[in-house]
Amino acid sequence: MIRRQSLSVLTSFVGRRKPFLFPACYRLIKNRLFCAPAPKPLVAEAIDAVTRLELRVNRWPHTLGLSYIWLRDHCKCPDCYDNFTKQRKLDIQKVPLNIRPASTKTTKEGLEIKWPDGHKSEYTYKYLWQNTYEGWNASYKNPQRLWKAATFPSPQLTTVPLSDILDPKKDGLKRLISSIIVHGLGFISEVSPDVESTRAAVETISPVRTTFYGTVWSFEDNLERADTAYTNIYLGAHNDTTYFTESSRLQVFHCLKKAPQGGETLLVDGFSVAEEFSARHPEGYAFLSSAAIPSEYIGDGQHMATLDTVLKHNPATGCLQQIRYNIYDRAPLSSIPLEKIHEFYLHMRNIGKIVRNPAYEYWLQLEPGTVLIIDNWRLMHGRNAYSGPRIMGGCYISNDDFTSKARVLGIQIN
Ligand SMILES: C[N+](C)(C)CCCC[C@H](N)C(=O)O
Ligand SMILES: O=C(O)CCC(=O)C(=O)O
Ligand SMILES: [Fe+2]
Repeated sequence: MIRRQSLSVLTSFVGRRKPFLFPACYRLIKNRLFCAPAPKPLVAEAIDAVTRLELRVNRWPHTLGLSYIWLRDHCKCPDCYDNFTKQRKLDIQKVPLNIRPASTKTTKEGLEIKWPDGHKSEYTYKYLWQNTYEGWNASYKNPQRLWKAATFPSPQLTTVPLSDILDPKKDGLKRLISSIIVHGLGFISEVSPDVESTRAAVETISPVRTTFYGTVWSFEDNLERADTAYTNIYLGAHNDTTYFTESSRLQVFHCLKKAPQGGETLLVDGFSVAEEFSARHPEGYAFLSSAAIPSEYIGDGQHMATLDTVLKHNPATGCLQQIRYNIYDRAPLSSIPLEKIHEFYLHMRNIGKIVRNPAYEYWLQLEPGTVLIIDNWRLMHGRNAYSGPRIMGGCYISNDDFTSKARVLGIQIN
């Protein structure tokens, strides 16, 4: 009873968010072409609007409303913030909820506030714009370019030679990470086809994620693990490690030995699939965004299991953040009540039809020497059946390690 209630509450919550923010994100991508602001002399004005401060800066597209308690909380003086550890020191219990400034001033550098107890705070305009909900959302540009088979990005956009990553004068790593963010994948060329060279190339991004598969793994048709990856059969497009509470963010493949026949790699842009699914089956999109389904891995002394939705969204922006589509690793369906079972199968079949539509399937043969890195939260992968010996190497990287590296390099990531 409780379960059923919570499911319907979630479904209606998602239903209210229609059209699932895809259209909004697209407008933002397009807007990028039109909003290169010409630098003007800075003019700023702050108006005390009783419940908040209205800050107008002529370079901004609109006035920014600032809450007084937010401003007090974000004071960056050494008493309130440790600039070395980048951690907060101010105890918000000591700030009255209805605090208001004694005086405010706009200068060339930024906003200055004097509080009733004599405390002074200063903020740059850029900081205020970038760190408030209204400012951040107004300037957020979704960097992703979704693709289908016909628009798969060219190797010039996605391939970076290892020598460009290792040479500090070239911005190889930045290009590689940008490609993974924009297209969902990137290639590193000039890597020797062995496990240790693969590790060294990938570790230019971050340490690899250790799982029960090991750190850097290689697999072939020998059932060394209880998983069909370790056979030579066809594997349809899927996301990996849906049975982990946090699926691995990046998945690396390096073909160490090519099969004499077959074994081609399949890639599908899961966000393109989700876009079409949302347009054709909005109720299915809402269902798979709210109904959690269980996944598992049993074998090799493990019983990994977790429960989560197929489509996951950024909790603040509502934009699609992750697709978890793996029909092989679904556990017994104990999380869906009887009256929703039919709907579940209907929606899974409908999204599955788009996943299998050849218009979305890009097939390629991986070659020894070129490492493929995919964003496993966005792209699905699969492989063709093969015969003869074949060895595939690779590893996983966690979301935190990948996104941290992107931020350190100054690359915008959600
Ligand atoms: C990549 N490696 C061969 C180590 C493991 C493959 C795991 C495949 C599993 N069914 C999943 O989707 O997670
Ligand atoms: O054999 C392949 O190319 C990929 C198999 C697979 O899906 C995996 O290892 O995750
Ligand atoms: Fe896989």
